[in-house]
Amino acid sequence: MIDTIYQDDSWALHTDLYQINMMQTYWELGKADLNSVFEVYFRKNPFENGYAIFAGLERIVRYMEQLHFTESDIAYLREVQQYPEPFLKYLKDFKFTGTIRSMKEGEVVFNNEPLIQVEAPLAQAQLIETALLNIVNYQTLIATKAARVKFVVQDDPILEFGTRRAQEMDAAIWGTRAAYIGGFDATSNVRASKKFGIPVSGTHAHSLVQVYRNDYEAFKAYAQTHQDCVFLVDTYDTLKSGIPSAIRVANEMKDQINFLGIRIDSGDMAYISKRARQQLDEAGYPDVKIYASNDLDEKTILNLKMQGAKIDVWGVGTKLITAYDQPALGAVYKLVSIENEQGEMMDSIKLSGNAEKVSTPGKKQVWRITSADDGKSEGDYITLWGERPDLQDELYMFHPVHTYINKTVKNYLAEPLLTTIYENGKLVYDLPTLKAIKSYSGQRLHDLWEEYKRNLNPEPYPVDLSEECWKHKMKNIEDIRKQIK
Ligand SMILES: Nc1ncnc2c1ncn2[C@@H]1O[C@H](COP(=O)(O)OP(=O)(O)OP(=O)(O)O)[C@@H](O)[C@H]1O
Ligand SMILES: O=P(O)(O)OC[C@H]1O[C@H](OP(=O)(O)OP(=O)(O)O)[C@H](O)[C@@H]1O
Ligand SMILES: O=C(O)c1cccnc1
Repeated sequence: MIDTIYQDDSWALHTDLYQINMMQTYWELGKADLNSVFEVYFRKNPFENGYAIFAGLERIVRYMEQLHFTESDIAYLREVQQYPEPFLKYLKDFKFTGTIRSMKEGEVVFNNEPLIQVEAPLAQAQLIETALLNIVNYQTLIATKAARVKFVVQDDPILEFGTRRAQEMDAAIWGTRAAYIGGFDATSNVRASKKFGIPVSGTHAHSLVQVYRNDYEAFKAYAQTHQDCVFLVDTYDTLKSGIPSAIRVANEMKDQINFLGIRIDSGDMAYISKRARQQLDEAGYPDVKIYASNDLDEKTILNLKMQGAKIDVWGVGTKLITAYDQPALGAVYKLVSIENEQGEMMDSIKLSGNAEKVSTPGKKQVWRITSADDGKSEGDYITLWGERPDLQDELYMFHPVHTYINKTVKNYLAEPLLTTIYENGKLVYDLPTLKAIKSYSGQRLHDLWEEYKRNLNPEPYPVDLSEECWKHKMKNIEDIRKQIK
């Protein structure tokens, strides 16, 4: 980590104060080591989309791998927060010994299903909540937004241009990685390329043209110093000066450069791109690509395509990297089971007046049910841990709230989605390469019916509870009601 104040700065304090306060309570009253199970899920798919793309696992592993309190962390907690010395000693020796199961990065996921499950001594599970949510909430949001853009551009290249507008430096770096998982082809961020091996790509800014005060001079200068050229043509007048200057420089430089494209960054991009295409074609440059940028998102891109815009490459910044139209995913981390004093696991529920918001108690697994004939998705099926829908001949699937919506599925495959990442504190999962994650995500989206994938008003994908899981939930609700009476 780049920090100039503390040489030993760590992520252990990247948590909310209340987590450490609760840890102290648990530790002082002998509950710190009770086994607990927490699950991460979100309640509503972002952007009114039909699904989300899960991202953030690699960063969670990096966080977990270095999770310990350093000298300066402990000194801070002693001096500023004045925690008692024996508790500080416990923190100093802190080591994560739990089990973490997670969706694979790039997985297509849905609302109300566990994405991550932490089974760990209570105080440990509590400490990591904030960082896990921080990571998953942002990265999943950006990967999903990227998938929405990918849906409308189809096979056109899309470039991530958002660093300058991102919510600070970390968001730019991990956001562009998430965008790559979700379908972007390259980033303008050089460090992200170095760190993750994402292809890097770029044109030039208006400042270059302003420096030379003239399109032709600026493009000529760039062409004399670069082989691959994409000229930004809209600084003064796109059609009268920008494109003619780009063509003039290309004619003069001939084979000395690869005249790859022009970029338009303002104006009516449907009209201008059509006129630009015409000018380039007439000048003998039918293969030169037209790049467009300027506050683009999936809605504007779809609209531009509908208008017949002649745009080949899309640069997307602000609206992707800031998740402009929905800046928070709202994933939560809820306790689903906790050991009692007798050493038995007691499942736990959170009630709400809104049926959709009542949590589902117990440690669970998520199964993706697909047709054995064509591999297409039937729905996700949440079971209590230990149930084996993969060994059954048929599956009764029903909506967990509107139970009259139901179906019986035969000849299916049931694939468990929560994979073990940490087992008793030890990393047991081989992190895939970023390329593999991206291609996995594409494959998983391919397996989803088109009706769930459209950007506007998608069909709700079934996320069902097994009968056992559903009955268990109802019993928990009843028990709590009796207790309250
Ligand atoms: N034909 C079009 N149909 C729909 N939206 C378009 C079309 N052409 C451009 N846009 C979008 O309209 C918005 C125009 O924004 P804005 O008014 O800031 O741009 P501008 O005035 O052309 O350029 P500048 O960035 O120099 O202010 C941008 O989001 C752009 O992507
Ligand atoms: O519009 P976005 O989707 O956020 O894409 C990134 C924007 O960043 C640049 O503009 P900026 O005005 O910052 O710099 P410039 O002088 O190079 O145009 C670029 O020209 C894009 O318009
Ligand atoms: O390379 C580009 O064209 C670029 C990079 C960052 C932001 N806007 C454009």
